[in-house]
Amino acid sequence: MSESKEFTLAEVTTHNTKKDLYMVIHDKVYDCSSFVDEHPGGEEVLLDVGGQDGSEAFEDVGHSDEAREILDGLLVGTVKRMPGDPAPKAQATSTSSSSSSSSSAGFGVGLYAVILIGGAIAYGAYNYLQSQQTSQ
Ligand code: HEM
Repeated sequence: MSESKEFTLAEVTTHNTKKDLYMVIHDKVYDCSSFVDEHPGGEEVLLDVGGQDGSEAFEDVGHSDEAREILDGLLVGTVKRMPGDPAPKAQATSTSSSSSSSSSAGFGVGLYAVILIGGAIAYGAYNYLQSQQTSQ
């Protein structure tokens, strides 16, 4: 079994039965067929993410280092991303949530700053013009 083999997501999707069960975790492809019966968390959860990206499900459980070692032994290849494929799950959630929240926060603060500074300048200019007029 070599890690150099590349699978498209479409290929991985076809391995979704108990006897032929692939799973994508962090862009690597694992053949879990031999492990389904041994999984301490039960076969159901593995079958649920069979042929799909199980990164989130795997990480949510907080698997031990031992579990990660078992995972290493099941490695069969890496994911070959094709144009139009969804982005890797774990990264997609972290980058999209952080970038969208930070950019919207940045925009909000920037907008307030522009309004406040613009208002202050307008107020100053108005006062200045008023004082010019009264002094003439
Ligand atoms: C091939 C991938 C996986 C491997 C090698 C694996 C391995 C393990 C191992 C060794 C344990 C025992 C506890 C530990 O050492 O952390 C465990 C527990 C567990 N796993 Fe997985 N797991 C995999 C995928 C998943 C997925 C996708 C789920 C989906 C939710 C899942 C859910 C669970 C749950 C709920 C437990 C806790 C069981 C309990 O404590 O009663 N596992 N897994």
